[in-house]
Amino acid sequence: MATGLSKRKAKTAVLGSRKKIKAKHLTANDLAWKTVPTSKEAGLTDDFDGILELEEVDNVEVVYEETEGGKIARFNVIDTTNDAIDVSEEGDDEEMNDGPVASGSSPLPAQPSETEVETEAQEVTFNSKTLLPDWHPFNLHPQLLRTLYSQRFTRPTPIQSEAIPNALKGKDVVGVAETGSGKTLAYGLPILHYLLSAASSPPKIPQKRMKQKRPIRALILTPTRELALQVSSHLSVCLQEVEILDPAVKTEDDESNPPLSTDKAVKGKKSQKGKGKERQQDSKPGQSKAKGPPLVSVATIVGGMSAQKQRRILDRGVDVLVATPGRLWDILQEDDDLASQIKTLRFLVLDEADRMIETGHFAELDNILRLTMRVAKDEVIEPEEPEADVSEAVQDESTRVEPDLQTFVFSATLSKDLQRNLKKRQRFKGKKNRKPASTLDDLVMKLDFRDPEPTVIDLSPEGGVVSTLKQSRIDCLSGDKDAYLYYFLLRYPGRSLVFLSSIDGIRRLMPLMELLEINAFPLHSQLEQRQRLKNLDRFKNTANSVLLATDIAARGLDIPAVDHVLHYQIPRSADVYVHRNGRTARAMREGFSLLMCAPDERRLVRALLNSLGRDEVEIPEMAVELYLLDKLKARIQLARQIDNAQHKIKKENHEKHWLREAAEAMELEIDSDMGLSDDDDDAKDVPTKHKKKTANAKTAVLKAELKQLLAQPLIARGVSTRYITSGSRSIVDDVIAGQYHESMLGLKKSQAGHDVTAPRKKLKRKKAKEEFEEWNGIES
Ligand SMILES: Nc1ncnc2c1ncn2[C@@H]1O[C@H](COP(=O)(O)OP(=O)(O)OP(=O)(O)O)[C@@H](O)[C@H]1O
Repeated sequence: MATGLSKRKAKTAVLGSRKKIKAKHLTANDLAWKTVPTSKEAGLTDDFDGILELEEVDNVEVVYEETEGGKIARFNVIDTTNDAIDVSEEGDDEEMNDGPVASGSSPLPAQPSETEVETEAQEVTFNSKTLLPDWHPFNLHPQLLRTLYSQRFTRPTPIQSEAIPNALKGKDVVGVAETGSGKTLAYGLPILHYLLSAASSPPKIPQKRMKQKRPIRALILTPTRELALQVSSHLSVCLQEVEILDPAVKTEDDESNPPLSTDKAVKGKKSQKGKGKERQQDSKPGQSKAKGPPLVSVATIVGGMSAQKQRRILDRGVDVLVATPGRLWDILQEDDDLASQIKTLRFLVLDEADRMIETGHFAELDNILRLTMRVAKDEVIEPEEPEADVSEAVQDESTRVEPDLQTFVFSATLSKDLQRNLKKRQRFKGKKNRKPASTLDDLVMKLDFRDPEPTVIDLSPEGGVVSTLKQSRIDCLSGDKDAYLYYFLLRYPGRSLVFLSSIDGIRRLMPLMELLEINAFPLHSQLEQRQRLKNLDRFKNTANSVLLATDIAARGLDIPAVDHVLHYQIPRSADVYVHRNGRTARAMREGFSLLMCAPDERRLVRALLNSLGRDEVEIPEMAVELYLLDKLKARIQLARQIDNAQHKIKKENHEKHWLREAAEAMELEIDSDMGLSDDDDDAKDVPTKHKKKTANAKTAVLKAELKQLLAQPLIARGVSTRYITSGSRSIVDDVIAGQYHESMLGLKKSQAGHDVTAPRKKLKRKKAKEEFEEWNGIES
């Protein structure tokens, strides 16, 4: 097959090999056609020989491709501007698309146009000095630079600027930075740089050993499944289109970025110069792009998905494993080989570390961390619990010398305790049998920081609040929260993430939302994993939608363009508040959050804000049109009635069904006084056909009533429905300007952040507390 690039190669030679060229594939209609001015010059007669117009186009090469449907022409536009990218003169065909395969799927945020990514990443080597001057000093692997460029990540975020150089130097890093600030790449890029460099450099091990399964080099632990899948996707995107560049083709970046491939290289002790020759010897031209195992592979191990499949993926060998502690520990207990691999990790990452030490996660995390420890046995504090069931062979090897382990700990809300204790750690370590004071201390002890003092980077903003986030609150009765929520969702369409502390709360709200025709999806731990991901995906892909979620969605999830975060129930701690808020206002976008506060929650809100160094009165109140709110209450009331009626019928049916099954299982004869027959009209306590019919009819009437209410426009007080120019609120100007609110007549379209009252003045200045405070908040 004649590919575009093979032809382009020839053309590149004509233009001169150092000429910078960027090639784009366009359709004929998208080309920059110019009209040819005179027909005479074109050799045409006055009537154009029946041709209406002649057009021409520059710098385009036509490439013919054989397809199943016949030969088709492709147009490659060549950009010869100075800042364009070099076209690689080496391998070129479609196999270059076969970048590393990331095992596991994930709800990924929309990536930039694939065509652009392909065109730019697939065929280029890279001049980062010109194109990414802010990234250039990091000397990252060219593949990573290409990805950063194609994703338009033109400069590192502050946490990336600080963490990456330290990590590349081989330091352990503890990073604290606001939500949505790019922490994943802050630890991910150094790991990928190391692995890509190692994969691109010539093998030092004999061919026979190369065929062996690759051991896990990096383990990334996250507290939730969704976050694990997201991290995995994020890293996989960086690995797409990996190619081993032919060392004969020198480009600026390849020359300035000799691969730092081994532990020694990371420490900067050994240069890789001269390795290009060796590389050339063992790969024929074009062979480097042959399909085969990915250069660097990423896999995800999370609960709720087939453990067998995950085991198979592990058996094939992976470089980066992203996992939740629970499932990983389940597999580890039965897999000594995997346990050995964990013992020889090169990188260990705890993402959202503070969350993982909370109840329900800690035991497994603790067991896994124990496997990663490489200190002498007498330095390890004896665990209080009996040893977990891992094979003795693995447990007893704690003193053997392994390659250096680098540890990265990241979160938006890492307790100051943890940071302080990192410094005290050495003292702890020396004292045998000394019990750690807290779970955090315990975690610190278990982490095998190589540095006596790991690099601690704390960029968390004051009060944990991202500068682009507008916070607000509504004080209302518990019973009115549904109405306020409904009001908000109608008043401010967009993508709203509503947090509840309990699954029951979500189960109660979901049918109400459906009846009120709000596009809502649930997300909580009792849903099947497949359903969780599906709902998350639907929420991501629906511009005007609502996600009703528990705090499993509070951390780390990077959902593009969440407009609003609503705290329907008050978060149980200040860090949860910070993380929930962090689902909006990400990557410097604007965001809005609303605390819905009932009278009995005020104390909690005060404590919560106080622990963030803020005063309750500083959070401005949300303006609400009470007149419209009252109208919405009527809809809510009706929706509740319908839901109750439906629920009652469902419950009775369920009980009846269960009784019948139980009777059948015990081989009891079902007689009429058991009331289990649908034909049994005399039964007192069970719904008969007749009863059912009546109940259904009543529900249908209520539903029709609600439908009618929903169809009626909501009209603000003072608006004349007859004449749009009269009434105390004239809406004519808004209508002309296209600013009228579509479902609330008489209100202007506006953003939630613009409808908050000015914050009241602080009563007295409170000093910001240093630590996040936790208390037992509402759970039900
Ligand atoms: N250098 C960059 N420039 C622009 N955007 C970036 C950059 N690095 C990362 N991003 C994007 O910023 C978003 C947030 O990144 P990420 O999810 O890593 O944030 P985070 O700090 O881990 O947030 P959280 O604390 O909520 O987990 C992602 O969509 C990511 O692709």
